[in-house]
Amino acid sequence: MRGRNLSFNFDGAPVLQNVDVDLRWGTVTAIAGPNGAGKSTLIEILAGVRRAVAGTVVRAAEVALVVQTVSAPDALPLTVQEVVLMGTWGATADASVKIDARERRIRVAQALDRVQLADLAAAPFGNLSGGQRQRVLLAQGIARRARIFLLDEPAAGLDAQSRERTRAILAAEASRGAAVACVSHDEDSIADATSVIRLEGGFRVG
Ligand SMILES: Nc1ncnc2c1ncn2[C@@H]1O[C@H](COP(=O)(O)OP(=O)(O)OP(=O)(O)O)[C@@H](O)[C@H]1O
Repeated sequence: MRGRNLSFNFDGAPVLQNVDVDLRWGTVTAIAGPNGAGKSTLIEILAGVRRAVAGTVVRAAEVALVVQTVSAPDALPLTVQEVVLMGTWGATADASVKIDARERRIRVAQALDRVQLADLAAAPFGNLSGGQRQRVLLAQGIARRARIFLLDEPAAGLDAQSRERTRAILAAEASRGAAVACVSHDEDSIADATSVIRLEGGFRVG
């Protein structure tokens, strides 16, 4: 996918300025930079949940956005597999492809396998750790056959093992041909990525 000349303001203050982005199939791109550099804003614009004040975004495939914090409303108890199943609602980008209940079940099981959560399929989503919730959202995208994965990795809160697991899953999706971009705060993830987008003060500096 591609973004050109992306700019964004909060309350008139520039947050992104003329940022160009290319996410290639089969690669993982780390989005790096100090706090407040505009990383989350860029991910949200690429995902389409925010609209840039200037510039263009071209998405050639279904996008999965994996956000930082996932709240689990107590009043709506859902199991892990139900949350992943939600990923198949409204699928796919190609309306001519009809997905029946059996196909949905297959996709959910396959997605849970790919994120290593098959053993927690029947567990309440609200009982999961932050890292496990992040993987459930990834599984939603996998079940929907998303080809673009955009992650806003939390700066704090996930332990090294959890980050490593997510990194391995993202690398596997990229090796299947997906385009992956991940806001990364730790040097290991950045070093591991195929390419790096560096932001500072809303400008792309690398
Ligand atoms: N809802 C908002 N209203 C006003 N300003 C905002 C809002 N959200 C973010 N900002 C500002 O926009 C700038 C970029 O924020 P953004 O969250 O994109 O940065 P970031 O690089 O992801 O930071 P972090 O590493 O701390 O998550 C910051 O200066 C931030 O204060």
